[in-house]
Amino acid sequence: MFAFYSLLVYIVYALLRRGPPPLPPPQGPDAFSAEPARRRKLWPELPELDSSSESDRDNGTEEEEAGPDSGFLEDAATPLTEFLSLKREAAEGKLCPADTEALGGKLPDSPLISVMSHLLSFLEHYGQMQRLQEQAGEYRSLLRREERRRRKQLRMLRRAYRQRVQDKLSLIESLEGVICEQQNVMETLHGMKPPSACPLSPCPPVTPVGVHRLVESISALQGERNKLLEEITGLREQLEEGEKERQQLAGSFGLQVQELKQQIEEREEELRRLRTGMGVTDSEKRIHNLTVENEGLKQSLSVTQGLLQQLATVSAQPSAMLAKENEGLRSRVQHLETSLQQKVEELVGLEGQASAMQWRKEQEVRRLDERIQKLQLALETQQNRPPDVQYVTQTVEVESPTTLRSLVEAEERNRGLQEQLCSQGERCQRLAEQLQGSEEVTAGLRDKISAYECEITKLREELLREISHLEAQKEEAVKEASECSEQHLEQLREQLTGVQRRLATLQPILKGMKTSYSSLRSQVRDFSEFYEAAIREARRQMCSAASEASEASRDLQWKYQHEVLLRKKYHAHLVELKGNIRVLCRLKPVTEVDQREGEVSTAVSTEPGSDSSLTARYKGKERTFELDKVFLPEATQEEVFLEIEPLVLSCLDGYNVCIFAYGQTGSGKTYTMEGVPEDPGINQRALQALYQEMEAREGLWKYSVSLSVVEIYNEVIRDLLGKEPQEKLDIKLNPDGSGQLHVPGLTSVEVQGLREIRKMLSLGKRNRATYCTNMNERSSRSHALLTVTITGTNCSTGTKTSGKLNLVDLAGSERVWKSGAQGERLKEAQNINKSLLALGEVIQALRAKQGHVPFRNSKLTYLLQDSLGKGNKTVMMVQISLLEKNAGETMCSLKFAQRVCKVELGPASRRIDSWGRSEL
Ligand SMILES: Nc1ncnc2c1ncn2[C@@H]1O[C@H](COP(=O)(O)OP(=O)(O)OP(=O)(O)O)[C@@H](O)[C@H]1O
Repeated sequence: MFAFYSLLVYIVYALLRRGPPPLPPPQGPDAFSAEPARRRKLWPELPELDSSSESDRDNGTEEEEAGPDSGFLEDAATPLTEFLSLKREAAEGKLCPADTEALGGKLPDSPLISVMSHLLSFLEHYGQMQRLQEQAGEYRSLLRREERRRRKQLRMLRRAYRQRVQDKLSLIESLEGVICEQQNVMETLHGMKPPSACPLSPCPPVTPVGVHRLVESISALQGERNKLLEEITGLREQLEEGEKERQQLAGSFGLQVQELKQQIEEREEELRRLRTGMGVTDSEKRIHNLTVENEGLKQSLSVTQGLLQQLATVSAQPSAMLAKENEGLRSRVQHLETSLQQKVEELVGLEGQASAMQWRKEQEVRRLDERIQKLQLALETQQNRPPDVQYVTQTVEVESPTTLRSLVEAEERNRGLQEQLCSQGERCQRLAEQLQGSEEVTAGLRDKISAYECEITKLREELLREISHLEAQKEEAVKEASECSEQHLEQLREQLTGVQRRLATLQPILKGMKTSYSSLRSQVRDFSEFYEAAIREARRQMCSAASEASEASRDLQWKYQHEVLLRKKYHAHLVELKGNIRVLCRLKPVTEVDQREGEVSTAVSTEPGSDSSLTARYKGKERTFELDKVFLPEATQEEVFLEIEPLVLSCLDGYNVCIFAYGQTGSGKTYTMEGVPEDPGINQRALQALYQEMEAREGLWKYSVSLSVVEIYNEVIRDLLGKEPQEKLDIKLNPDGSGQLHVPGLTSVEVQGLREIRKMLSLGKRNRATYCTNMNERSSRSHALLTVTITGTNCSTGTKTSGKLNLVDLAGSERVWKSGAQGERLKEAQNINKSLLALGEVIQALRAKQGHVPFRNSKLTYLLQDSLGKGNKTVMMVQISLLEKNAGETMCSLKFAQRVCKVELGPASRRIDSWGRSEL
């Protein structure tokens, strides 16, 4: 399994290292061969393309032209293929157990094989693409070479043709010259014109035979000339043909190039898709390709449909035009008919008017006639009455005056009647005149009517003519339109059949595509199911592997714990054998401040092979010191802590441990014990390690941790965690009768976690007295004592342990004259030195195994009595400076360290209750 993953990682790394392949060089037509199988599926009607690509392959170009990239891919793929085949064989049980073991013991999971198979197929595809690109480049260059060769040939041919034409033309010219000369001679012979000088040849003798010969020669020359001309025409035709051929070739080349370009673009597109779709599976890519082709086909289908629609509209167009024309004609005819109707109506109106007038006139004439007749009758009647009048007159003459009067009256009446008659006659005359006038009007009207009628007839004829003309036009138009539409329809039908044929050819492709698409879809669906199943299986296997691993890890954990306990036991033995007081020395590096001040010369050197000895030089004398461990200036805080970690952790087992940093002021004591926020020192790391160990022992032991921080400043104990840090505290014997010391009123905080501890430590640091001296700009002017008391209870046995860890950052020893201390600072320095002296004395006494150890000489030694005495573990971290200017202090510190080194505290002892048993 490991080998498998390594291989996979190698391939991925190799791919990433190589980056994306360079863009393909100009490609040739062999891009067709990139995916022959797919093309064969999609374009079965193009077998020649496939065959060409096949022939290319047969020629062995594929094998020969494998470039560096494909070689690299093959390099990458070959072991993978071998590995997979081996795995498969192993899975089928063909492989011997040794081989199976060589493969990593376990057989790979099926999803992994499938994933690798996909990767393989991708690699194969990738390699194939590379090869195809190279082949394309090759083919393209071949094509270019061929084109150049053909052009050259063509140029040469053209030149040769031109040369030949030139020759022939010059020959014709010369022949023409000869002909012209002969003609001149002939003309001269015939006496048409005097012989003209011919520069080409002298005139032949003028005889009839000569003339005949000349004529013959002229005709022969003319025949030759004609032949030459024919030849020239042939040559010209050849030239034209050659030109045509060239153009055709150029056109075909252009087409080929165009086609190739298209193919190249297609290939590039495909390549791009391949490149971008590195993570996409082959089936998805195929689906994508098919979808794109499907889209193209759909588009062509829609185009065809559009064409069909267009055809339908085009076929509908002539009939629409005809209908339109028809409509126009119809409206025109209607217009003419309405105008005719109007005219007819007008005519009828006029006729009506005329007849009405005539009737009226006739009526009037009739009335007048009647009146005239009446009047004539009346006149006649009057004229027929004279005898009466005469009678009356006679009677008047005879009879009386009355009768006379009546006669007169009758005469008057007669006169009146005559007048009336006259007037009637006049009137009659007038009426006759009127009648005549009206008869004239009537005649005029009649003329008008007849004119109207003529006009109407004319209009009617015109209309009929026009209608017939229009109908003829209409027929013609209809005929024309039908012919045109038929032609159009024919064309459209042809197009339609073409389209249908194309559709028919496309249909199986589309069908095939659809089936392949659906099969691909189902494959993809199946693949996703298969993939999910594979993932499920892989998860299940992972879970089982994880559970196996967790069981194994539990086992390992148990073993580890056991080992740790053993290691601790042996370490404790070792420490006991070594002695329970250990002296470590840390060299402070030359700081930037020192460099700025120009203090770079050192007085301390270490031996390359040894990590426990160093040599100090002072006043020309060198002295070598042997200590438990020397930390070089470049040693890290972690390295320092790792050295004392076991001692620290032994507190949990009930040991009292004291770690104190000793050294001149500014030598790095506080740095080593407290550290800096970004790189904490022993204090924080010790507490962290204790908590980690407590967590690891959870369930076995129960621990409680309490913390107190004191400072001894000017021989006064101060509680740095108390509410009143300035309050003086004292050291007393514990009233519980255990004989141990205790500080009444000292704040001991039971802490639950590291965060609380950090808070307490920062509070203590804030409350600690520090001032600036010549030696250190933030010098600790007191001894700081961090005491961690850990009481533990064994959950199964009930054994109780109590361990104490004292982490002491001593105040810096200093030479008063050098530090420039005065007043309060001087007093501080004196107290510091006094307490350090007391510490020296205590160690001296311990070393001398004196019965009395002067612990009470200083508050520091008194307070550390529990941790410095017999049966305790002590670590002194001596801090020294490398610089020559501090060589005196360095020598003092090292001498003190050497003294401590010789102290024997005896075997360390655990603080366990009376019923407890040792656990180690
Ligand atoms: N190993 C070291 N690596 C880097 N810097 C250090 C190292 N040791 C000490 N220093 C730097 O030297 C300076 C003095 O160190 P520090 O205050 O720890 O000295 P000190 O011995 O505690 O002095 P004092 O006794 O006066 O308190 C500090 O700025 C500290 O960061």
